[in-house]
Amino acid sequence: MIDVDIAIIGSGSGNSLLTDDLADRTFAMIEAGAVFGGTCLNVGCIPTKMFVHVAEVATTIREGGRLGVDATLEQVRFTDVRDRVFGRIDPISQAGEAYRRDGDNVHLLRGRARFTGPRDLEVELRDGTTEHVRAGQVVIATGAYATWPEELGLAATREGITIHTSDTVMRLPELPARMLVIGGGYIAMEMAHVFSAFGTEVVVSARGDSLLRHQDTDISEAFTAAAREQWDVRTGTVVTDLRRVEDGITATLSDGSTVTTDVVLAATGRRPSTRDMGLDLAGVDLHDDARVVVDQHGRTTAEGVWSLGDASSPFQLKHVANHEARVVAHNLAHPDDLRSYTHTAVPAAVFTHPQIASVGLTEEQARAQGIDITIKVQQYGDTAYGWAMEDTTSICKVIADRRTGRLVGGHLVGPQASTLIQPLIQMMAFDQPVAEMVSGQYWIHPALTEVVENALLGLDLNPSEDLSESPPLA
Ligand SMILES: Cc1cc2nc3c(=O)[nH]c(=O)nc-3n(C[C@H](O)[C@H](O)[C@H](O)COP(=O)(O)OP(=O)(O)OC[C@H]3O[C@@H](n4cnc5c(N)ncnc54)[C@H](O)[C@@H]3O)c2cc1C
Ligand SMILES: NC(=O)c1ccc[n+]([C@@H]2O[C@H](COP(=O)([O-])OP(=O)(O)OC[C@H]3O[C@@H](n4cnc5c(N)ncnc54)[C@H](O)[C@@H]3O)[C@@H](O)[C@H]2O)c1
Repeated sequence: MIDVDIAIIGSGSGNSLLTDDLADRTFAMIEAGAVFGGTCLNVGCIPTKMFVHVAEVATTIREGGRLGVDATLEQVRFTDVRDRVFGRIDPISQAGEAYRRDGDNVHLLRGRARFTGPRDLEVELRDGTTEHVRAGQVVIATGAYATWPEELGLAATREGITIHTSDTVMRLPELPARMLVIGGGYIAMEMAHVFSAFGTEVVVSARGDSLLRHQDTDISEAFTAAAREQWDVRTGTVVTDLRRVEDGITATLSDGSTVTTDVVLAATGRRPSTRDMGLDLAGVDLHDDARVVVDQHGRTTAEGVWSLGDASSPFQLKHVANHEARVVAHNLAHPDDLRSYTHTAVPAAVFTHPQIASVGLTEEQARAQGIDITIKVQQYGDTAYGWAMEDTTSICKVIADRRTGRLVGGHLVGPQASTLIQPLIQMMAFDQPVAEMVSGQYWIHPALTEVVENALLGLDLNPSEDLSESPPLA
């Protein structure tokens, strides 16, 4: 039996809970996975964006001719890219694990934890033995795992077909000639972009009528149109059957069409890793979607048990998990001065071609809330740098509350969207009036940020909300 002050289940964002503030506590760090450090580092944000960057380079070469730069892409050396990416990531994961293993105040346990009672844990270690942990406080930071439709799993099992997920697809032994991507969300789109840019023939089967359909409709429609130019996109379909054939795998889709492919990638959502954890024995309640119920301070329904990140958050995003980890780290150290999770103005980006970024409400959500909105859709191509890029499809859409003069949503589809959106996030986070943001500072000419400036200038705001205290630049 190991007796500690704090047990942390999950070494992703949970690994950052060991702050200087808590240097006098003893910890158990429990990690079930084959690798240490969680999703973002090993199979999520970091490797995907290392692949995305290569995809951007390849795409730039392919598209240069449009601007008068003729270049030919010979090949993307997939195995070299893969080995470079994981040759950098794997040592970081291993060093992180070694650091914890050597830590004075930490017991590192490599195995799967489950509750046997309030703050009592049983850990089935990877070497087949079992360890027990009793902790003053427990943090559930177990993240989420990739899921696929049950029917798909049954069909694949029957035929002995491997269904890849984002956990495995980046380590394929070679670049596949053909890939079927199932899903129309974040992971499906980023992977379709990467593999297609690398030279794989990509077919996308998406259930909805458009791709990334949780985005604002204008954004989703613009992206879907751009995606159709790059891949064979079959919207309104689900895969009903998978069969092994002589030259690969044939998938039958619900519209009756078929796709013969080499690799099947399912990207149909990630479910919080909260199953089989004995949470009922600890008194930890779950939402219907398997997320741990937490209050604004990260406390679960069980005394002394906390949760953060994908296990409990409504946002499966690393910047949110990081924020929640900082809040819980503070709260563990300062029980009389609790901080709260802030889930306002949570932005997200999809690293595709074109890129997408969004913050706040979509137009549909703003209308449903009865807000008196003003909207401006600014074409990149109508600003100087967008013109230089000969851009004809990219947009920045801003939505503001006419009455308060505040932004309620911002959405971009186009180059550098994930960077350009930051002033919009800032404005919402600090509750700055649009008028102050747009007129109270310089915007560099002719930078691409003029897309955002011009979008904001195009809003039809109530004049009484104009700046009074800090006058705009003349
Ligand atoms: C392909 C992909 C790309 C992504 N790209 C982005 C991006 O660009 N930007 C972004 O913001 N977000 C991105 N995300 C999401 C982001 O990775 C997650 O939101 C974030 O990593 C969640 O962190 P976490 O600490 O909650 O969970 P994790 O990092 O998943 O950590 C949980 C850990 O708990 C362990 N565990 C689970 N159950 C147990 C148990 N019972 N006992 C012991 N250990 C257990 C797991 O093995 C895991 O290591 C991406 C995700 C994926 C899959
Ligand atoms: N750039 C980023 O920030 C980034 C990148 C990757 C992942 N993520 C995070 O990881 C999460 C998980 O990613 P994801 O792409 O797996 O999930 P997602 O929720 O973004 O997309 C899931 C897709 O699968 C489809 N789907 C669900 N069930 C289905 C079924 N039974 N049959 C057919 N299609 C089905 C949905 O319609 C949707 O298109 C994201 O929501 C996001 O929060 C973020």
